[in-house]
Amino acid sequence: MIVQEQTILQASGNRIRTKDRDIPIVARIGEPLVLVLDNVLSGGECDALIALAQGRVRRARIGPARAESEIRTGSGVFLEEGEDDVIRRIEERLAELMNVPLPHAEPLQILHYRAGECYRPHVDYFTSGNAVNNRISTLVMYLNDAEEGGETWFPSLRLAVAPRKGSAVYFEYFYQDERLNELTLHAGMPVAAGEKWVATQWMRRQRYRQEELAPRQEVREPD
Ligand SMILES: O=C(O)CCC(=O)C(=O)O
Ligand SMILES: [Fe+2]
Repeated sequence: MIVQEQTILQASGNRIRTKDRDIPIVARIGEPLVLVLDNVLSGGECDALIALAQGRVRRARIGPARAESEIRTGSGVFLEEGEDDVIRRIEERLAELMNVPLPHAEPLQILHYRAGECYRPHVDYFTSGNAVNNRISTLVMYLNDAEEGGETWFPSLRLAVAPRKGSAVYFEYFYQDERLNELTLHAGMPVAAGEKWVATQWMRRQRYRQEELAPRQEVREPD
């Protein structure tokens, strides 16, 4: 008998209802669980996130040396946790949607890709042996309609998700079977025309946010 592994997000119907939003499931892969979701953010929320990040995004730097990397050629910024009312409301919705307590959430990351920029194939979890409190799930939200290109591409699953404002792709990699986790390999394809903005929410296995505001370690890029 083939037994499916437990998933973090239990989505049985065609939509997920959070306290403040009705989120249709547009497409699904069962194992590893991958969901394409509509209507995760309103148009106004997408615009607000871009406005918050604009002027703060920095060229991607990856790894301990913080070298400019060819792995990701776009720019990014981590927003402050609960930075304003819009962020706080979005963060609460995402924790409910992803079925993980809010204190396990990393700060929201905003990425900006210009034409020609991309994010090469990678997994979002840390693969170094001593990865404590690793990442367990990801939600990539599209903040604008990229004119051409810029799909999120899962080569092992042969799945491409086109960026559409307000929609998102969810995936998780908390499986016993390491091969299932590895299948979540993904890339941001080069933007062919126009630009692309995304917000990424990563969840951790355990609490990540401090209870009170204390200096925190810088968030690391995946290995
Ligand atoms: O830009 C994309 O489509 C993917 C982004 C991504 O992989 C990430 O933020 O980890
Ligand atoms: Fe990623």
